[in-house]
Amino acid sequence: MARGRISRLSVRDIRFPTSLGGHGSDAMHTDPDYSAAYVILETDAEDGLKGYGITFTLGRGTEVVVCAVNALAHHVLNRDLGDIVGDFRGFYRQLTSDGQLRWIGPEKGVVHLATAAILNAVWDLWAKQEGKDPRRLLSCIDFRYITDVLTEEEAHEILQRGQVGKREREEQMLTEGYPAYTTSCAWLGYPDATLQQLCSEALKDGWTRFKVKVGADLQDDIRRCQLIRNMIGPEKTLMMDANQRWDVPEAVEWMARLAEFRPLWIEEPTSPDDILGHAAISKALAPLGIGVATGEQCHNRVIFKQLLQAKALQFLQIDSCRLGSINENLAVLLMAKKFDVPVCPHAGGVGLCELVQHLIIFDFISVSASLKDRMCEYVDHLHEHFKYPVRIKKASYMPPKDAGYSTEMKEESVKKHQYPDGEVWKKLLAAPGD
Ligand SMILES: C[C@H](O)[C@@H](O)CC(=O)C(=O)O
Ligand SMILES: [Mg+2]
Repeated sequence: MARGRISRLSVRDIRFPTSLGGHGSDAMHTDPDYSAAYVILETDAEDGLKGYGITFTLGRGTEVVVCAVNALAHHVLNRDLGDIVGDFRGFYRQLTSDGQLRWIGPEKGVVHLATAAILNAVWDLWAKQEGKDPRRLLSCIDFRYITDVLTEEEAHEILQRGQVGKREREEQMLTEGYPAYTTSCAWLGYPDATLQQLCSEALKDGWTRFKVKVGADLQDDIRRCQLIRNMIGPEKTLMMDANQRWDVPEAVEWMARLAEFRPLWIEEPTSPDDILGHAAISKALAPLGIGVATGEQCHNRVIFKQLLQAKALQFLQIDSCRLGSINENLAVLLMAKKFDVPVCPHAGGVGLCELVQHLIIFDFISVSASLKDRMCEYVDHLHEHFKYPVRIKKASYMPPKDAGYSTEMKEESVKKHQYPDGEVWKKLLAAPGD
């Protein structure tokens, strides 16, 4: 039974200066400072539990998301947690359909990121109080705009079928974990020597799947892909990520040149809004054995629906902070199952690995029941700032055992990285040249 009235919502602007080391860089985001709008919910319940939620940003603009969270706060404050989760679908719709705020969305952009941060905090709080209960999950999904491909009844049938063999899959996760791939060796801003060093360390640590950033300069890409393929050998899996850099014909031509390095997928080859463009690229690259992956900048379940309908992607990348939290991600997992498209979540950012591990392990246990062509992204940055960091063993995510959504940061880290008056930023902003 969920307890307490939401008595306080606070939101902080937390930034980590990752751009100083080129961490997280790609062909479009050359200097990201991994950041988050960090929401904390408190209740008047005696248990003293708090809910922590984040949404991921790249530095500048986090203050805009913080504003949007504050603009949504009146929907949450003074609400009873029991009432919220008792009609979670209604609450989701209340947030996403605010009669004034939806004009600056709807269900996309800053206002949707803010929704994700708030709802992630609600899920964290609820899970800490009650543990996870898949039976109630369907009632959290807003099926509006997707019933033409997935009705509530069909979703129910999928979850029912997911009950078969569930215990064995739980056991499998507890012993083996969920397979992961690493992006941390080959950010675009890393010099070749760094790429080589990180790649050889990753190989020693047992990684078998690697992603490399591409898209800014073809000759550069050929050199870096050659380098990484030579290091990992012919058998290991390589993925490429262009972060929306190309036009459609350019994507096809560029990938034809990189095909010799046998990438499993090209990720975000073009604008994330270009559904038919993704379909055209998928069709053109299929004979080369290259799939298209996308999702980290997909606004909402409607875009995912159309990508699936148009056969525009072969690997679907959910994101724990861009969609409207677990509520909307559940809808997407269920649609992916219906279309038989493997889900390989996006996790390149601060805290994304912590959150998305819950979703993908749930997907395996209760929805997809398969590991075929599936893996979850891992980046080796900033986990030390979280109270319940991910655990990776033999290149796999080991299931989190603490209650909640693993969203809570260490208070010390929050204080130091709060923008602009945390210790780290005070020093950086005072440095000459700033
Ligand atoms: C700016 C981010 O680091 C982005 O490059 C992450 C990404 O595309 C991924 O992890 O995939
Ligand atoms: Mg990506």
